[in-house]
Amino acid sequence: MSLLITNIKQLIQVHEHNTTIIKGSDMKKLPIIENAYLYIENDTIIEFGEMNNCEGFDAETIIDATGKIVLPTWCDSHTHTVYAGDRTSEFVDRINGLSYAEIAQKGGGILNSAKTLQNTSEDELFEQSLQRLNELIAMGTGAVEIKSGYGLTVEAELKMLRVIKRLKQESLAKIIPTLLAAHAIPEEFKSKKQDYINYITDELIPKAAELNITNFVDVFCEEGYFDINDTEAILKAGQTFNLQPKLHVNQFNILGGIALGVKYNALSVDHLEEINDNDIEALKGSNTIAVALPGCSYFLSIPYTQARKIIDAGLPLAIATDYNPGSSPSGNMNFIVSAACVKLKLTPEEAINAATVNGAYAMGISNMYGSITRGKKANIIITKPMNHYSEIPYAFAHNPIEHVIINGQQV
Ligand SMILES: N=CN[C@@H](CCC(=O)O)C(=O)O
Ligand SMILES: [Zn+2]
Repeated sequence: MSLLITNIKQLIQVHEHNTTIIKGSDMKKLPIIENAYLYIENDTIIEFGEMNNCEGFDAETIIDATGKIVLPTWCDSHTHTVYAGDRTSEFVDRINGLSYAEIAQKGGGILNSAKTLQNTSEDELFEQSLQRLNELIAMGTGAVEIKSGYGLTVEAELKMLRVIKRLKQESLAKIIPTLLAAHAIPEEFKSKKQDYINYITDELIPKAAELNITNFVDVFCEEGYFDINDTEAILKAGQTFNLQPKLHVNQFNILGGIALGVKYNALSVDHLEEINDNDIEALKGSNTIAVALPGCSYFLSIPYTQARKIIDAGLPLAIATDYNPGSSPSGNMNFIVSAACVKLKLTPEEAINAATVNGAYAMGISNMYGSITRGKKANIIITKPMNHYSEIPYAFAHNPIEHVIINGQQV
C-alpha cells in the first residue's frame, strides 16, 4: 500500500532528524516545506520534500493537496474518553450558580459518573466510548491517552481497562491506557479514607498490573480528593509494578504535587491552572512535561494555565483535551489548539508543537508519533484549503480538516 500526497501548500512539523520534545523558545519554531510532497508506504512515512523533487514514486493512491496544509495528527495526551452517560444536569446546575466543588459535595461529579459506569454493561460502555473515539479521530486526533478512574471499585476499574484494551485492538488510533487509580473517594469510604488508600495500593494496583495493559498510574492530587501523602503512597505502590506517574495536579489548589511528580519521575503533570514559582523550579531539569487543559478552564470557568510562565522558563508544554463528562466534554483538539492561542497566549507555532511532538512525549510515544519524519507512523491531517496554518487556530470552532490518515489509511 503506497500513498503520495502532492502539491501540498505547506507541509508542517517536518523534521529530518527525530525530534521527541520541544522546549522553551524552540517551541516558537515550526519547520515547514512550502509546495511539498509526502510519500507513505503501508503505515510509515518514507519520504518528503519540495514538489520539484517529487520524482520516481509509483504510488497506488495519489492525493492532490493543492491549496491545503498537511501536518501530523494531533496527539491528545490526557483524556477520560471511556465513561458512561453524561452530566448535562450538572452543567445546568453550574449555569444556575453551583460550583464544581458544591456539585461534588452533593454526591455529583466523579461519584455520579462512577455510579452510572458501575451500572453500565461492559459492551454498552465500549459502544459509547467507541463512538466518542471515532468522533475525535475524525477531528484529527491520531494518538490518544485514555484513563480509567470512573470505576472506583476494583471490578469497575478493571471493566474500564478492558474496554480501553478493546478500543486499542479495534481502533486504528494509537491508544495509551492509564490507570487513574485514585480519582475520588467513594461515599462508603468518606470517613475512612486510609482504608480506601490501602484498597488502591493493595488490591487495585496489583490487579490492574496483572492485566498488563498500562504503564502509567494517575492520582487526582487535590483538596477534598487525595492529599500529598495519599498521592505518594499510591505512586510508591505503582512504582513496584513499574507504573510511571501521569498526574492530575494544581487544578484548584497547589499542594506540592508537581515536585512530588518530579521526585517519582512522572512523565507528565497535568492541569496546572494554579502554579507558583516553586512548581516552575521543580520542573526545571526534569524529564516531566507540563500539560495544560484549556477545555477544562473554558468549561468550568476556572483560571487558564499560565503557559507563558512555563514556556518562558525554558520548559516544554503539551496541550490536551481532558475529554470527560464533568469538566471538559469535548475531544476536539482543533478547539484546544485555538484556545491555547487565544487564552494561553501561545503562538500558532507553539500551540501546534504542544499538540503534536510534545503531546506525543506526554504519552511516551514521541519516537514514533508527532512529526513528519522518515520512519515515523503515517498519521496525517490534510486540511481544507487555507492560506496558512495559522488559520487552524484562528478560525475557532470551525472544522479545518478534510482528510485524516492513520497508519497510512484514510479514515
Ligand atoms: N479533575 C479530575 N478529573 C477530571 C474531571 C473529572 C470529572 O469531573 O468527571 C479532570 O481532569 O478534569
Ligand atoms: Zn483529567
